[in-house]
Amino acid sequence: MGTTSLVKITCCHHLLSSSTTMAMRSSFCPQIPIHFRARPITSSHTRLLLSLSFRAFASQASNAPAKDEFPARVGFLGLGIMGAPMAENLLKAGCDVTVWNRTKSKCDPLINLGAKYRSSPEEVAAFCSVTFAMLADPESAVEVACGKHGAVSGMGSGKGYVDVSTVDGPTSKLISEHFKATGASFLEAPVSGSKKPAEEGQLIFLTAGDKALYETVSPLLDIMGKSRFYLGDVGNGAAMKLVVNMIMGSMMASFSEGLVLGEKLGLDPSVLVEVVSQAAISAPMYKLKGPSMVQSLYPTSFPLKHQQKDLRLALGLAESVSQSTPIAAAANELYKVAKSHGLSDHDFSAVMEALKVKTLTALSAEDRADLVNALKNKLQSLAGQHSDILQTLSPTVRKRVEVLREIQSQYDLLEREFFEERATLEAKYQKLYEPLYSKRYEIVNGIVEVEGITNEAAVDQGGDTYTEEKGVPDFWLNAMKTNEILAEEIPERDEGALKFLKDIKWYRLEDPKGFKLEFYFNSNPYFKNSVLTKTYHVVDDDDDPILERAIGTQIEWYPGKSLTQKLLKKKPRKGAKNNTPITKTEKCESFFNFFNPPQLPEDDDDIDVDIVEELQDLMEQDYNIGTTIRDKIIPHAVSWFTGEAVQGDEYGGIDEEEEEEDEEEDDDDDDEEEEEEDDEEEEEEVVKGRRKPSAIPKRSGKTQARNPQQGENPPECKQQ
Ligand SMILES: NC(=O)C1=CN([C@@H]2O[C@H](COP(=O)(O)OP(=O)(O)OC[C@H]3O[C@@H](n4cnc5c(N)ncnc54)[C@H](OP(=O)(O)O)[C@@H]3O)[C@@H](O)[C@H]2O)C=CC1
Ligand SMILES: O=CC(=O)O
Repeated sequence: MGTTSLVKITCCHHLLSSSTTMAMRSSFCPQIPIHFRARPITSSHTRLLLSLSFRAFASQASNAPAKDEFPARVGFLGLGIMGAPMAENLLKAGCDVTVWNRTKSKCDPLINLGAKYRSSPEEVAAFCSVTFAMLADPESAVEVACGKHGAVSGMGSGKGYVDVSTVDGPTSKLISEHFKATGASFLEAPVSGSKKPAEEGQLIFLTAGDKALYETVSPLLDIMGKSRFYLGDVGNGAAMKLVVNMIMGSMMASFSEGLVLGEKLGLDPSVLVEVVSQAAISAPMYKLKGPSMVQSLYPTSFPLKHQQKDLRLALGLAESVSQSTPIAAAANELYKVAKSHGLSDHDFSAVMEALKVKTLTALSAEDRADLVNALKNKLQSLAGQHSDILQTLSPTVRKRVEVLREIQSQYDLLEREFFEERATLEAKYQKLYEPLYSKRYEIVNGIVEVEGITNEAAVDQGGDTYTEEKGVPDFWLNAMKTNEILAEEIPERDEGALKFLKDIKWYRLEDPKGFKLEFYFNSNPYFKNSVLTKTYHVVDDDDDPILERAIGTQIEWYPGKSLTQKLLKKKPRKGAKNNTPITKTEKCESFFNFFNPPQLPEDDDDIDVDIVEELQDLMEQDYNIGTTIRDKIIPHAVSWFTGEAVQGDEYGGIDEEEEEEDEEEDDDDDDEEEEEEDDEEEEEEVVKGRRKPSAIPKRSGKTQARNPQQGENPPECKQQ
């Protein structure tokens, strides 16, 4: 891994010892240029000092104001704990900063300081030459970069995007590809250092990606940070950050364990913090966080949920190279327990609280028995309505049933543990699949060529020459069409647009629970979005999820290109004064309706019970499509593409009886529609679809009784 770094040293305080500097030099780069700076950036006065000192070391040693060295307009997306002070420092240094944040109110303090505002990442990126993003996690980083009105839509050649969020390498690479496809440059630059270093311009940037962009934004990184490392290819910065934070997460968990144990042993916790701070194991973090931890105070600098996210991503990274990291894995569990106790938004030092609560696995046999009894009592009180059944039983049979219920309670406890372990295992394997999905993506889209393909390979044995095609054309379209559930959803007229589909991914969501599908498209003549997403929120994500809500991306169709609506021209009646044809649009069948899912109205008290039932059916069917894509298409895409998956698939098909029923329904629909057309003398102008559209998306086959791969039941609807 080729690494270079620029280490900037503050000469007033936070001074690096010369031995530290030497160590950094030798481990990262033999020829490190060192930039000195007067002070951390806290005021416009000190800013002037910085500008002067920076200029003094600029290679051209020009007297031009340092501002001239900044990219013309700087965008900043994401103004949370870190983003806000980082953007503020840029502003105070005299940069022309334009901000955006999902929660708009967080932009106000910066606007008051002179920042400009744009209402979407796309607009910020279009307006600025360089755009920074500081977002919570991989999902939000992708959303803001590539989602609806994402930054990528405002990008183009000559522009740069610098993602300073902490994400994993594959996410960073994906975002990078999107930007590079527009001709823009991309740099990943996660930071080490928390809220205070962000406020004081003392962050450490771990950058990787486009070297020229790195040079361009270096003056900006120097405003926000005290040092920067250039680590080569995209992914290296993310890896460095995750390794550092994996160490930090374990250190904090271990420190917490020491404090809790010390207290149980009757040691004065403040003295313990002091001893640790003076000992060889000292780290600034212990001195900084220890005093408030002993008072059980956790003012948030680095949210616990982000630390757990970093551990999770680091464990994935370790898995991808088969490296065992048992300490980090144990620490991760502790952070998960802390999260489950509502500590997500507290500082990560609140992980100590997880050691003070009893977890299921930590329960003694006696406690476990108490818990079983408590559950049994709960079950009995809930089962009040069934007590009449018990009353009908003879005392001996009732006694046996009670024992059976007790056994059931024990089973339920174990089952809960099973769900927890399964979720962990699933996350582990998702990470292991990730590099394989990336390889698949690269081959399908012609980004890399497989070994053994030469120009000669384009000529078959009969001497026929094939036209050179990139990757595997129509891969996802054909994979989906081979699955009978999905084939029903894809009329011919959708195929043109679905040919532009280049990848499908899914993520499990934790809060709220559920999952999210992401459909990545090449730029195409149908719609503007490069990513369409579908999110399902469920109430209980174990084996019996209750679907609460489905949310889809709003598709930005180019004029006249919508596949979900048809344009109808109605001839005026004979003899009518005005003979201009009346045009109207009507909803029609399309796979893209999947992104506009059925919703149950908030207040359905006054709604006809049949309509509610129909909506529930539609929601179930919609969820069934979502889980088919998640559980079948994404993991086994090539088997669906080749058709092999069809033979082994006991769930994808519609049985004959159902098919017959459907055909009958179709016939009925056709008749009705013909009648309607005659009455209204309508002419279908645009749609040349395979099937006639209907106002409500037509259902295909019956909703699956069981979710195919994971043995998961389809969700009940909320109102059931
Ligand atoms: N805090 C720290 O000490 C450090 C944090 N980091 C990393 O930096 C990143 C940001 O951390 P921090 O500032 O603390 O986090 P915060 O939780 O304070 O801020 C997160 C930001 O992401 C935005 N966001 C979240 N979800 C979405 C979404 N779906 N769409 C659009 N915007 C979204 C939030 O917007 P909104 O305001 O609307 O919620 C907010 O601007 C994380 O990756 C973290 O791991 C790195 C070093 C230190
Ligand atoms: O990511 C957190 C930090 O302090 O660095």
